[in-house]
Amino acid sequence: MAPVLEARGLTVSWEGMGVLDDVSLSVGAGQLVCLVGRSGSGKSTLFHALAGLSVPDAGTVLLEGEDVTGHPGSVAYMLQKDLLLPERTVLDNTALPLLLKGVPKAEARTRASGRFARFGLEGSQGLYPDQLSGGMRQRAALLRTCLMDDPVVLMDEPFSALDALTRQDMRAWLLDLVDAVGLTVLLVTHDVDEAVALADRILVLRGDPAAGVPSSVAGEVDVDCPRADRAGFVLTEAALEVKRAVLALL
Ligand SMILES: Nc1ncnc2c1ncn2[C@@H]1O[C@H](COP(=O)(O)OP(=O)(O)OP(=O)(O)O)[C@@H](O)[C@H]1O
Repeated sequence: MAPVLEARGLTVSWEGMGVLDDVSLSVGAGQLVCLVGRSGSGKSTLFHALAGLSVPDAGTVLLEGEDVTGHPGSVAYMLQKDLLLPERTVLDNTALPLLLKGVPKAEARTRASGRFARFGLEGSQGLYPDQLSGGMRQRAALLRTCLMDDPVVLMDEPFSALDALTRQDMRAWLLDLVDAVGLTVLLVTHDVDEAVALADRILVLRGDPAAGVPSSVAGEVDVDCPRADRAGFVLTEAALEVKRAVLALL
């Protein structure tokens, strides 16, 4: 089966500094792939290129086989910060992408509201973002992203601002959602434990652009554990082996 998202030979530089060199990757339908790399290795730069927000020096981005290199708008992109608009209700924040697509307001609200329960947001429609917990804000931001109905969602460190317990809950919730909705996700984290807990496959980006070494994919590690068994998986010997393999590539 053709991958949903594919990058071939992406090379990106900022103001003459090589950040990515010949990066290729693919994400299959319904997969949750984690990208790990040290701080400054170019993870966000790669996401920008995948989302079409920058034009690479070389290489192509394919979405369901179609060349979308440098074309924003076809890949859903959820940033570290939730970017909810403080003066709008949670319902209107989540309905925003539908409004931007030209869906009438009442219909956009109904469609967004219909997904509130699935995203653990039931009852919060009329609240404002600053009345929500950190986890709820991230779920609202993800609901807004998912309402775009794009074939793949890029998530850049989505849980990094949350406390440890909320982060754990959010991971379990995300795994449920990916299973239930058949979401295809590429998620950046610099937390190897998070990648082991979430991913079907882990890609390791390695390099030090600031020191003159552009990053490339050092390797990938398959995580062979059904999502339903993930809660206990992180404590097993198999999970430790995955973690060791990833750390060896970093
Ligand atoms: N818009 C930009 N203009 C110039 N340089 C940039 C720009 N964005 C990123 N860089 C540089 O590119 C390199 C990679 O940065 P990037 O943010 O992609 O790394 P990262 O792996 O996402 O880091 P972190 O984990 O700390 O968020 C860094 O040296 C950074 O300073």
